[in-house]
Amino acid sequence: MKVLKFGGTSVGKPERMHQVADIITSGEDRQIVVLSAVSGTTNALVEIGEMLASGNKSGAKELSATLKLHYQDFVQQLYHQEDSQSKGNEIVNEHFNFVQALIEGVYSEHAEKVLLAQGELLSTKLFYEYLREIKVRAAFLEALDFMSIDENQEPEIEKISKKLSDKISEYADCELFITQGFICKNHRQEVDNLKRGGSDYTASLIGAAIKAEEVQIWTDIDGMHNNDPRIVEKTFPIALLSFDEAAELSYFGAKILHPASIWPAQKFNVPVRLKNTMQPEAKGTYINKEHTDSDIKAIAAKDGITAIKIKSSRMLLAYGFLRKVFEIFEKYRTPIDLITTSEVAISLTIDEDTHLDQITSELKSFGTVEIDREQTIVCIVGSRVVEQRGIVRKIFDSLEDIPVRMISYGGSKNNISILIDTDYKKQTLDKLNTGLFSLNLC
Ligand SMILES: Nc1ncnc2c1ncn2[C@@H]1O[C@H](COP(=O)(O)OP(=O)(O)O)[C@@H](O)[C@H]1O
Ligand SMILES: N[C@@H](CC(=O)OP(=O)(O)O)C(=O)O
Repeated sequence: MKVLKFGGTSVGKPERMHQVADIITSGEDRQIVVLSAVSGTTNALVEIGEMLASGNKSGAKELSATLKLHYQDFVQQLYHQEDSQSKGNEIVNEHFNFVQALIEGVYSEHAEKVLLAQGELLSTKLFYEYLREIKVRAAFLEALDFMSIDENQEPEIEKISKKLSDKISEYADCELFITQGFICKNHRQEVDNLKRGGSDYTASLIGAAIKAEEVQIWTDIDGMHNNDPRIVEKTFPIALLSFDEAAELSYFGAKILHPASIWPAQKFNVPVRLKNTMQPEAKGTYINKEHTDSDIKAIAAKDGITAIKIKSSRMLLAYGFLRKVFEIFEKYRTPIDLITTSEVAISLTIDEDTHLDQITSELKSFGTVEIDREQTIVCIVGSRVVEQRGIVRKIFDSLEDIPVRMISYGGSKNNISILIDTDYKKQTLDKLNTGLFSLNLC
């Protein structure tokens, strides 16, 4: 069994949904197809939610009406037969009546989650109806019946595995299953989600739960590129990555993959393939456990980073100091990304600054605390990249006059990270692209 996930851009237009149908019907394997919401939908639903949270019901109604018009148009172009079009319109009406009821009701955190779930419910139902129109046999699986997270928002793989296997066995003679990405139930049995971009995570969790032969992530680009193609002009796809390399790249900003989407596949040794829906013949990227060549594979960048420097003469020759500092971050459930220390100072970074004020005020009991916001982590990834001779010189030669705030070397064998001010991000990515990949770029 293979798991194929199609992202928002891959189902973002009626003709793209037709392409998705072509792709899934050309394979010979049994498949679970995971769909995201039509591109732009989740953003619009988030906006409607924000309007409701600030009491702007009329704005929310207006945006919901615009979105509904978009879907009515979508339905017109998706189907060729009248009965499918009227079924499609029924689906659209059902979900937008529901959104309307949420707008009229009392807004809450729970209502927000239910609102955000409408995107994936709409896309999968509309697509399933299209399959029915073109006479492709498939079974519709409700993700809310099997995908669950616990009180710590962690997926319950064993439960997911049991429930999903039971569901699939009800359709012994069916080769194709359609389900929603992103959405799940939480420990209170309420509708919840796996955070933005979470459909990749759904696919990987399903892959792990059913021990799939392969998970395929279909998107709008021909695989993981060596650098961020939204920022750098000349980038190229990477044919092979190890799980570790892919995990580092996704965690540090390669948007093509949700940061959590690698670990379930890695844990259950399910290879992941990244493919382009618009160019299915392109090779894409294959991610598996094999250690690939020791070489620099790619660069990724993560914005929204805050750097914290704690300077304290009490650190000098003291032990237990770092523990006390870490306890403060633990208390406020704030993960630390990079860290460097000297005898009298610690610099570290966080990307979750909800509790920054409390953390800062507690850290002040140790010494002076300096905060720098709007920082970016740039991460250079490759199997055993740190073991390459001359790598650090190459990096710093490429960066010339870019002020580097921190460097993390040796924490992981596969990753060298630097911290820069976000204003220097484009320059840094461009310079590293020419400095580290000049041979591949000609
Ligand atoms: N290193 C990278 N390699 C490939 N794509 C990347 C990389 N970094 C960022 N991206 C962006 O990720 C996008 C695909 O991810 P996403 O928009 O989430 O797709 P989908 O809608 O299919 O879920 C690409 O269009 C590309 O702009
Ligand atoms: N629709 C959700 C989940 C998702 O994964 O979307 P995409 O595959 O388009 O990144 C979101 O926008 O966050």
